[in-house]
Amino acid sequence: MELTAETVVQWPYAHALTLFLFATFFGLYLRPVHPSREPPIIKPTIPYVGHVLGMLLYGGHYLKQLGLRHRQYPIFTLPMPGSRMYVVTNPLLAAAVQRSRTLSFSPIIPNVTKRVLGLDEATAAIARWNLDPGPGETRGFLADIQDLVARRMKPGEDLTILSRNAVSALKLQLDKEQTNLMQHRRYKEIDLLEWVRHIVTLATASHFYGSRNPVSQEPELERAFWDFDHGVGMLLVNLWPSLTAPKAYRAREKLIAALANYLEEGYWEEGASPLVQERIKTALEHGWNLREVARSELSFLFAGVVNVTTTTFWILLQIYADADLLARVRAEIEGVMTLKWCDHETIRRGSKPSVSAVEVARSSLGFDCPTLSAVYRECLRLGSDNNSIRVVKEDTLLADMWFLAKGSVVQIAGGVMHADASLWGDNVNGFHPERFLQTSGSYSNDVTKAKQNGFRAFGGGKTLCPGKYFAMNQIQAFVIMVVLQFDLRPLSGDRIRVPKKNDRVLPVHILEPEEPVRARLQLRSGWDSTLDVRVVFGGE
Ligand code: HEM
Repeated sequence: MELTAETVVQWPYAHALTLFLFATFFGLYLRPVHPSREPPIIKPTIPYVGHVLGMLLYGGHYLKQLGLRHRQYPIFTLPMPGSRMYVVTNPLLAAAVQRSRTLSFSPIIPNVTKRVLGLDEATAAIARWNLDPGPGETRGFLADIQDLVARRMKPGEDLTILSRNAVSALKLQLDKEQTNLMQHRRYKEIDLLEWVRHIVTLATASHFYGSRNPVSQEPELERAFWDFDHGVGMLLVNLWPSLTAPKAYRAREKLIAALANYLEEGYWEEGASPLVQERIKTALEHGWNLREVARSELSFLFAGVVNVTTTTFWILLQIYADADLLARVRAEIEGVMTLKWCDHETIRRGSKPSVSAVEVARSSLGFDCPTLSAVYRECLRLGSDNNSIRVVKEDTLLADMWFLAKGSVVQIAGGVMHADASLWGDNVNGFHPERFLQTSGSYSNDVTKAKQNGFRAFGGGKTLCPGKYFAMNQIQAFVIMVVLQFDLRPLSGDRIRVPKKNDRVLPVHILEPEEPVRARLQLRSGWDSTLDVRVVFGGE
């Protein structure tokens, strides 16, 4: 993300205004509750509006610092104008929030998507219908679409095919990069985040929507996609968005027009992935029209691109910034890759037998590269300040202890848990992937229950990210293909520096760096660039 003044100011501004809007929208009026059972109240320094102002000025950083300062409380209450917000900072209590039937994210979704995507009222009404159906009850659109995405992306044959296609699309982009470097120049100066963005955006658009996808057809739509991303906060506020967030608004409408045209022309029926085709059919069955479906698909493209981009950026950066780590990751990959010899036909034509390709296979357990898996998880821990939101549908006694008033908002503060030294150790603020490795050097998925629940990069419970396994496959495969074939060198000095993450924004996705990282991309020295590097998906 280009960190323009506009970007930096917009997100926290959006955050605070959104809270105001949540309050008014849901009619959450402060009313007497059980003083003895209510989570401890943290009063703002400036009465009434202090917390809102804090978020206004400091974005996600405010809530995170508040949580870290009050670590003694597993949950606390923030009085807000016209409302109250409960902030959960304890992993086990977060698990209780996720299990509760009276705390739900669903009531928020139609209103958030209406604002961000610009859905018309009729479609929003469809989205609002039967949000949280009980067993045997008629299912609304949202329940159907969530089930569909979760089913298609869970480990199994569908996920294998999806991952294979996604990685082929990424490989195509990387092959172009490599050919370009081989033919024209030996290196090129890049902004690492921009470079990853370009590859992931084009690859994801093409494997989700096929070769006729509009983003690949019209290069300016790629820029529009990121303009939209940068303005999501202000679109969420939805106060005359064409005036208060003109760039994001225009970008969104441009993308919608192009996606609607793609849908109306029927290109999705030939080229889109089965998952996307089924999403579109489900929306149509629920009474959406194609222009509104285009809005829903923009949100799916968004979900598939932004976190993958930023996570891959941090992983590549951390690996290339540390020569020892780079050597270790490469050695691990090379230890599991298999060499593919040129085929008999080539030999018959007189060529000497030689290696023509290398393959790295993903087994049902993963890539068998423990350091890479540990780096992946550590980058997610450090990069994610994600807050999972729930609305209190009924007065609730959480974990038989804490009274939560109907109509309030609960936030599970992932950023606080990710920075909690009692979970991760005194070196919690640094990048130490070995925390995810056992002493034997093998990858340790998790050590304790609290730690497991305290890893919040993918949220949890009913809103757990359905793309979690797919993201892991894609990102690790992408990193494998890059580190085998490319070197990244600093433009000056002896190593690439890792900037801080910018946490003064609304943490809607993995946080971006405070400043751009420029580096020199070149073919890997000592590597045969004519080798075809393939990542193979066997089974999940
Ligand atoms: C490293 C990559 C990713 C990260 C860190 C990530 C993280 C998240 C988080 C934090 C949430 C909200 C969870 C909550 O509030 O409790 C979410 C939701 C979601 N993610 Fe991901 N995600 C990633 C990749 C993907 C990919 C590749 C897809 C594929 C399209 C995807 C699809 C979704 C969808 C559809 C939702 C909404 C789920 C719902 O509300 O039903 N994500 N993701």
